[in-house]
Amino acid sequence: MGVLKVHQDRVNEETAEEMCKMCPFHAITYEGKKLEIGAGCRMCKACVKKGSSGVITYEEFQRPEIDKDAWKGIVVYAEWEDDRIHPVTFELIGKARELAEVNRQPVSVLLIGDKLGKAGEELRHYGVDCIYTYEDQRFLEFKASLYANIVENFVEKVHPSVMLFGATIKGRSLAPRIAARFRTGLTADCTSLEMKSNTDLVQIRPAFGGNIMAQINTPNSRPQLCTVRYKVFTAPERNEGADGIIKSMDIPEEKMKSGIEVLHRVEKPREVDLAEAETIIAVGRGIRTQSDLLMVKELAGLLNAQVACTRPLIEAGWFDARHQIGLSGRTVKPKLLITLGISGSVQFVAGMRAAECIIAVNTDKHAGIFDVAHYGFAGDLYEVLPVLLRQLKGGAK
Ligand SMILES: Cc1cc2nc3c(=O)[nH]c(=O)nc-3n(C[C@H](O)[C@H](O)[C@H](O)COP(=O)(O)OP(=O)(O)OC[C@H]3O[C@@H](n4cnc5c(N)ncnc54)[C@H](O)[C@@H]3O)c2cc1C
Repeated sequence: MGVLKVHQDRVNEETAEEMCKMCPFHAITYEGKKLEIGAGCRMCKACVKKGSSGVITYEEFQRPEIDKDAWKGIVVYAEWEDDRIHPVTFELIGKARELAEVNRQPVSVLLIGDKLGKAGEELRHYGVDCIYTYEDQRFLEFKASLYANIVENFVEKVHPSVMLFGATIKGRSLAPRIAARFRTGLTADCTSLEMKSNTDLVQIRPAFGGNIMAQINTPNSRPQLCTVRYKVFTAPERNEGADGIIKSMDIPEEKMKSGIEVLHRVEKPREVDLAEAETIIAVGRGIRTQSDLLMVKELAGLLNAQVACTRPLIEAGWFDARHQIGLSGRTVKPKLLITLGISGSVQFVAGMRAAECIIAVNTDKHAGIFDVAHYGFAGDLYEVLPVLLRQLKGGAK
């Protein structure tokens, strides 16, 4: 990586005009006797290669070689709130253990909060080597800047090679702050992770609307950071034995500064998270009118299911965004998922393919959804649904 540098002392009317004309993206402008490169620049370097010599040069960033041996272990950031460890924490521990085997690295957990005794004890049952705790009454409320100070302190002391965060509201708020403080990379919303023998983490996530799986590396900086969606990895079984060591960390007072003060807290009614639902009925554009959703909701009531949808139904204003499954929505892993009138686009399937049992209803027998479904009805949902409702209600067939 590098930067384009404009040498203004070599710019005159003639070279400026030449440079402006040459840029295929029209990113170079000349105003007030100053040649500038704007946001449209795509770093094609045509100006360096073909322009007047020495007016614009490309300079590589000089990064000192990182000593990878000085950064060890995989650390999972554990979310702890309202007496509950967020379940994504366990999924990340499971994956971290698998990754750690490649280079025999230790797996640890970082826990920040107030009254951590119960959480620390519980985490000892999941095969981690160490649980680092930062415990203080002032951590009761999540304040991003304060928590970032503490994670920063942890990284300075422990030098982890990898840190995994859940792609939750808190994880998404914390991880970029840490990346910025250590000038290291962060890959958001990973769906897969692999470990190389040189401790480089391969961070894999869909890109370009799900059409490719990007493999992202952070070879020149540490720690390597990523966020991972809930329900992507499998949580390990809880061990009977508890072997992780709990290590209470000193909290430097200068790290306790925060520009955020919580004045009061208003509880939001807790909604059932789609990611945690055991049964989901997902609807797509095969549903003709919004009022037809009543039928779907009735079915959901009978099956004790949550109703979800594809993106076009969010765009139509029929649901709020929390109901969307897919690449730009939620990832779900229910025991049963019934899809009604959904074609099975790559973006939708990316969020649901791990469901244990998928039943699809679609009039088009060639629809892509049948490639991932375990059971399929090539038929009209308006014929299938009434029959299903009657049967579930114990009525005539
Ligand atoms: C960057 C990007 C991100 C995206 N993210 C997401 C995402 O997270 N989630 C998402 O869902 N989409 C996402 N999309 C949109 C995605 O590409 C598809 O457009 C969308 O998933 C299609 O939704 P659908 O299956 O409801 O509609 P369609 O593709 O129009 O399919 C409707 C299906 O209903 C069937 N049908 C019609 N009538 C009946 C009937 N009476 N009975 C039974 N079947 C019937 C049809 O045969 C058809 O297969 C994204 C797109 C982009 C570009």
